[in-house]
Amino acid sequence: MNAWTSFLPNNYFVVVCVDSPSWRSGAQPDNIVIKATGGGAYKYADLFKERLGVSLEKEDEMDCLVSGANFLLKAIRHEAFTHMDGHKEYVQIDQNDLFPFLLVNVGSGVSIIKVDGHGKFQRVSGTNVGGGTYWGLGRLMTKCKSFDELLELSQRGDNSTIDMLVGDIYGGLDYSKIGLSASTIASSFGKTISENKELSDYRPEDISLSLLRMISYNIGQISYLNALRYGLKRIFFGGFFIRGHAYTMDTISFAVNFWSKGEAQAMFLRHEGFLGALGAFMSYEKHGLDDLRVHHLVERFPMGAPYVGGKIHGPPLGDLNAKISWMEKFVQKGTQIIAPVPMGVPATTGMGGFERPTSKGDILRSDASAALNVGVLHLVPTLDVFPLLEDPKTYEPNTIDLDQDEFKYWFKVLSDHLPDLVDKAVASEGGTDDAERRGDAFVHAFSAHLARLMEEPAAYGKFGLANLLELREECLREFQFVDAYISIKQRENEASLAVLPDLLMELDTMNEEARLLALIEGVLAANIFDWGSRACVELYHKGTIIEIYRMSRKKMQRPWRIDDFDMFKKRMLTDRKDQPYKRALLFVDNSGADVVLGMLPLARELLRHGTEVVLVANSLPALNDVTANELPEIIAEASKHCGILRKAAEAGGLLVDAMAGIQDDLKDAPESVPLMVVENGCGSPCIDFRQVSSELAAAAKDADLLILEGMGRALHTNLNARFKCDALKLAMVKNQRLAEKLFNGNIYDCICKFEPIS
Ligand SMILES: Nc1ncnc2c1ncn2[C@@H]1O[C@H](COP(=O)(O)OP(=O)(O)O)[C@@H](O)[C@H]1O
Ligand SMILES: CC(C)(COP(=O)(O)O)[C@@H](O)C(=O)NCCC(=O)O
Repeated sequence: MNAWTSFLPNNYFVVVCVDSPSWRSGAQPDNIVIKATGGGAYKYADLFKERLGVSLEKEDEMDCLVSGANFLLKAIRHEAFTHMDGHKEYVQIDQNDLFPFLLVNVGSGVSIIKVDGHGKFQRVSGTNVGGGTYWGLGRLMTKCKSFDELLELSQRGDNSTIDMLVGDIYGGLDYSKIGLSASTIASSFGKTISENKELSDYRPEDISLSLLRMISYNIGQISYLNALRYGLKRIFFGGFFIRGHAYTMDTISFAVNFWSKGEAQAMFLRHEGFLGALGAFMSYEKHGLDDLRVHHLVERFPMGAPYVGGKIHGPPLGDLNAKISWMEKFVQKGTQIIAPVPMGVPATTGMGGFERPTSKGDILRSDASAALNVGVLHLVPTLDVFPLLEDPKTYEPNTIDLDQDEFKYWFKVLSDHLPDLVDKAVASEGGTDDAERRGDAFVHAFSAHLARLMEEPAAYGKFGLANLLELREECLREFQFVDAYISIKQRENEASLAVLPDLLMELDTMNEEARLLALIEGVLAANIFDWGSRACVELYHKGTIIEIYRMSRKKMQRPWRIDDFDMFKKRMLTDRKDQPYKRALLFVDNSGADVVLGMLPLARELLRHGTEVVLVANSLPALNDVTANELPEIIAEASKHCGILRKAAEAGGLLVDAMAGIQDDLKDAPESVPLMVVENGCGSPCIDFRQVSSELAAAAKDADLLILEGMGRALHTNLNARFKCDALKLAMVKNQRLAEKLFNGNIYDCICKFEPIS
């Protein structure tokens, strides 16, 4: 079933549509079912019927809120976060330890719901002092025309001009006997009673801040008291009042922390405004989403959402042309979208000695910027958790944390790479006007994402470098660039295949030990062919592929920056020589020399030892990475010059009939262990082992050796990952900063990290 949620981030009226063919074809819709919840489901029912001929099917609001929250907490890895002193931290929720919790939905009013399970909940309390109170009183007192304006005012406010503080009562002193500091708010708006002033004598900024603190503290306090009443430690806050506003979240967190003396924790939801909409969506039967697992869902951030009047209307656009025009319009509105809201000046008062929530975010997420972080969840039932992960619960793919500083650096690296990348992408599509236009749209889309993340690095959940690199590939795909590096990949494959026979001959003259070393050196040296690395791309102007490969090999000097080669050699050639690995999974990286002169000869050596080899490659193109689709042809070419590869490829079902009989001399050779290819389920230079293809998961069952190759798969991700079988991580570090940060080393250092399980 095709369905989309109308992302009106407002529970007042939330709609979920089910896409019917007649709707899409533009014909008069008949019998369209729209699930709706909230007051608007009643208010606008007649209008929908009259104007669109659509009937609204009303769903209970509480049911929807709870099932929306449960869905988010179950399906989205980085949904819940804490927010204290301006610091946002995503919380890993253990599915088996989610219930019970308190759900506080702060809309116009506030509902406090104790959730015990799926469909099991009770509205235990609430308060009529909520978002509507803030907005209503604020509008009357400040004449603000919009909620956003009122909230923005608060960022420049000082509530000590309005609120009566403990210090105002006790001559500037703390009331320490009962633990109240001088800056605690004793009475919200209390100062105004003793001053002979009119409303117009107070700054609207101060009024807005006083109101915001009064209402947020009150909500925090009532929520905590209810948590206490039911012995709950976790409180999730949702509802459109929150609006991702740092100060609001800090204030609520402070109140919960203050009253619970640190025992209870306030958590917020990334999609806080969509609980009801999602719940209504979940109420459709036949979704088949009951067995939904987090690894089946991939969150993407497409750009082409129809954007009108500051709001997103409808699903992401499927039509490419409409999407590009949208992007062009988006660019015109770009400054409005990406301009950060000015920083607020610090206020002076607080509660319990708390000066003010020191929220550094200072960002009111505008409706416009929300357009950039409304993710679309794709259900991919063929994804699985990689079964050889030692502990999937604690596994974190990204090696480095993208804090603000780190993000700034990668922002620059990726922005600098954009002109070259878009040139290649446009050329790969024939350099037509259409390709140029799509190229522009791609650059704008990716730049807008980068700008949004620069403004708020946690906007899309916990985002690491792997996610950034993947987002770039996703943006290319969104504007239908199928394979930007296709011609480079083909050229490099041809050049490398031409020298492969000589390399194999040379390897065959060596003894086993020397050969194993030469093979590992070969993999590391050939990893230099990486079109994602700026330093490497500059090198390519200085020589032919083969010259660069030779130069890179010549420079190989041991010990490498991490050098476990001797340990690996011992395992292969001494300790358990009579017990070769049964099955090795080789995660290949780049096309050309990297796979042809590096990984294939290593695979051949393992086959020679009697180890089954599975080459694991990307499902979709990413930079110059080789894909699983491309590998059989490369192997077929290589097999023309190598009996071992040919026999193994035949055994693995990789060679088509045309190849049979090329080397008749091998006909009577003994049966070979198979060489196979599987796709990894990814289209990125990195790999997240929480979501791989089920084909790879199946192939991993009997594997006792993993070889991860390249910076993306072995350094940016998985450097610290532990597996249930032996793992060899091989990469050349092609970025100076990363080399320094991870290994105190230098660009072009090599890593050979062997991690046996015993
Ligand atoms: N752009 C906005 N316009 C109006 N209210 C907003 C806006 N952004 C956030 N709010 C807050 O959201 C509240 C409504 O939240 P919502 O979740 O839609 O609740 P309800 O369904 O109870 O009305 C408003 O009272 C206001 O405090
Ligand atoms: C995109 C990459 C991870 C690919 O590396 P590979 O996995 O091919 O070794 C790498 O090229 C990279 O991190 N590039 C950005 C850094 C730079 O240009 O210096």
